[in-house]
Amino acid sequence: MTEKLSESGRETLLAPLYATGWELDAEKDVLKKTFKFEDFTEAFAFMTRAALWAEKWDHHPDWSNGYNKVTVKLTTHDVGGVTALDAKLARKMDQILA
Ligand SMILES: C[C@H](O)[C@H](O)[C@H]1CNC2=NC(N)=NC(=O)C2=N1
Repeated sequence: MTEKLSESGRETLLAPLYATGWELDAEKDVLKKTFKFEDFTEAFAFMTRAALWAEKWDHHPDWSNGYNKVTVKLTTHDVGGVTALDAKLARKMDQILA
């Protein structure tokens, strides 16, 4: 069963994400990042690639797209907070752009 990250788990798994622009909404326990692209098609292509990983891992973002921006929020609804699954999907989203 996936569990909310412990303090040490957060230091290990979330610190690298903060370095790439992810932020933690501590009150809601949600990871958030806004990605900016050249245009809408680039933004949508990113969402398409990320969606395939989300479906493969059965772990899905709460996200919105406005023209060339994609705002992503990651949390694990089943446990009401950030888990290793959220960190994994966040890393993958960053990797898609690398
Ligand atoms: C039934 C299905 O496996 C669950 O609802 C999965 C789907 N995707 C999910 N995504 C996220 N972000 N959190 C969840 O708890 C979650 N649960």
